[in-house]
Amino acid sequence: MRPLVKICGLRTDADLQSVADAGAHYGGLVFFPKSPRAVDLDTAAALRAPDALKLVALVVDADDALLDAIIARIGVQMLQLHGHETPERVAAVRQRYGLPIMKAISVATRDDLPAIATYEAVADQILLDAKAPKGAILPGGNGVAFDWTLLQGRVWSKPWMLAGGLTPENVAEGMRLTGAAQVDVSSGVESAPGVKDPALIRAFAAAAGL
Ligand SMILES: O=C(O)c1ccccc1N[C@@H]1O[C@H](COP(=O)(O)O)[C@@H](O)[C@H]1O
Repeated sequence: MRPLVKICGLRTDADLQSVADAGAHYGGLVFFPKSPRAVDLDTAAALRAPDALKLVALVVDADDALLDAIIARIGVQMLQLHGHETPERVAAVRQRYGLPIMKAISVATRDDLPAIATYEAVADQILLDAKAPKGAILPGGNGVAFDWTLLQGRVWSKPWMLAGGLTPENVAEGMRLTGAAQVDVSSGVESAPGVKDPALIRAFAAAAGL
């Protein structure tokens, strides 16, 4: 089956077009002001996404006011919750907006894996990212990978996406080792923090099997 690729941290119409041209399924918009990839509501609302691209709003412990504004102003097809949202909060957000929810889970060791089943019960998709390095400003988007062998042999009850430190060079190996059918990348397709590189986006999509 054709893999699904998400490219996160898009800020311009040109970014969106590059991602769609590369055949990616999802484009991510980061609503987290501390990120070099952050977009504000006005910028995001002015973006024009190609029809084929599904937009994912990435938020970190967002309150209802921010989520209300995103849903009201931007045509997003999925919410990516990338903070410390509890299972109850995930369920509440899903109920309030009626959109698919992808819950990010940070992984460093085997001890982090039980959270997957907990969130599979309330989210539509799971995203596995590396735990942020100590002192990092961002909870994700740090270009750090985790030990992919931790996921080997796992039986999943919901669709899931592999993320964290993926690049055009390592994405095929990550998919092979984990069996991931969906992958997400942000910093690995940038020429500088927050600046997407169309050639790297094409290379990533091709290496992922598109
Ligand atoms: O991309 C960001 O700036 C970001 C900010 C806050 C939370 C998550 C963020 N990105 C997500 O992190 C992972 C991994 O990114 P990377 O490829 O290692 O740079 C990915 O899911 C992004 O969506």
